[in-house]
Amino acid sequence: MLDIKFIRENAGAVKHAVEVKGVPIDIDELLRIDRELVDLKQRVEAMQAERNANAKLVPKATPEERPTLIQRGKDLAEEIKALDPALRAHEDNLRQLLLRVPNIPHASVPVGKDDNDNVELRREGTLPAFEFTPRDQVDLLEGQGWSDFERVARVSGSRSYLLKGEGALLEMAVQMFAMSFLAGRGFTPLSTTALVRPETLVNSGHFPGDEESVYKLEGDELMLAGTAEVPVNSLYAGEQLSADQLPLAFSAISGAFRREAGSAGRDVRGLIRVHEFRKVEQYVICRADEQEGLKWFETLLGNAEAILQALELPYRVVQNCTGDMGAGKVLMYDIETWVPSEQKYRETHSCSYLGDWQARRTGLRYRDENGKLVYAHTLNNTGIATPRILVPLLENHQRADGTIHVPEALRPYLGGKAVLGQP
Ligand SMILES: Nc1ncnc2c1ncn2[C@@H]1O[C@H](COS(=O)(=O)NC(=O)[C@@H](N)CO)[C@@H](O)[C@H]1O
Repeated sequence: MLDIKFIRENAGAVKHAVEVKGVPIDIDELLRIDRELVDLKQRVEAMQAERNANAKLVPKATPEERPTLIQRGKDLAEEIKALDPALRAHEDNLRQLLLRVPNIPHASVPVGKDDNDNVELRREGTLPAFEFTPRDQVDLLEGQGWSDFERVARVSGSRSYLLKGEGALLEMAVQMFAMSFLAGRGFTPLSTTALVRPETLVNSGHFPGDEESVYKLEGDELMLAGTAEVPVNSLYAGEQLSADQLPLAFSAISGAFRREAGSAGRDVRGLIRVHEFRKVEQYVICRADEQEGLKWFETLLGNAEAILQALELPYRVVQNCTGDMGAGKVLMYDIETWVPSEQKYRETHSCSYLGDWQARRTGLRYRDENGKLVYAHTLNNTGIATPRILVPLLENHQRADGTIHVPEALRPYLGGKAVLGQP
């Protein structure tokens, strides 16, 4: 959410953001409602001032004048009360619109419509060259008896998964490695729930807009978040932090639940796109300073790249264009990891800087050095998300006999094994 004063003074820049991000909102309509609300508030304030002035006259008035003055006071009170519904309606209407206003993209963001217009920044790592016909994720898993897609589909329907044996241990090893790695870089480990109150999804910016993606629990004031970003973003909602408490840097592991409503037919096989997965989320709350925000952006990106390098996986970094970055982002890079069976890079991480857009809607403020209350800046990036990352991990590290090479970094979590599976 942007500051209404900023929108009034920078309507052109906001309209440009609306256009290049393809957000369906009419800024002129928003400003009209804003002006009407300001006028209404001024009328009410003038009437209240008149009522206060009138009330002061009563004790000094003569017995003849008093009834008229008292009646005037009552009439004014009625008129003020009569304006209340319009005041409330305008305030609600304005807030609903403000929640939809997109953030201003960073100057470096390429203008584009969708992910086809994202810009590749660089590639890291060497693509595997197999002397044998490589298997895909499902063949590798089933070959080792590490999955049972049919059985779990009977229990949970499509886009479900179940890992068995060393397959299950590998998933947990990857999670533990990421959590330990980030703790080693000073991020406070959190293990959190995905059960959240609906307002936390408004705070994070997922609502309004992403309602279709979220599981709602019938009869409960709770929903299932698709990322730990949601609960962690609201941990300090409404509080006033002090400047010396910042930056807060968390690595939060949680379940993540997504309806994938818009993905019918895509990635229906295997581990790429499932309804429930587990993610280690990097989340930062820092001072309201763009240089500091951009530094943290590089830090979060660097952490994810270091994790992928430790997993010995080839990947590329792409900058998201304006049409593929979402309303709240100032800057966003995706990391895409090489999937041999598809001969293409697939998104495994998403790194975002949101300025104070998320903090404003969350009520996330701190008292700066001058004692002024300001909204913080927030950032997030995937640390690792399983089971999706297992797809490139298994496929890139497969050996001719269907066993899997274990990267050094994971061996401490797998009993020191250098190879997983039976030939
Ligand atoms: N349906 C899904 N199944 C498996 N993994 C998924 C699914 N949706 C997303 N992911 C994984 O979660 C990562 C982050 O998801 S994201 O929506 O792009 N971004 C976020 O959630 C941010 N909070 C950063 O993590 C993706 O890059 C992908 O690796």
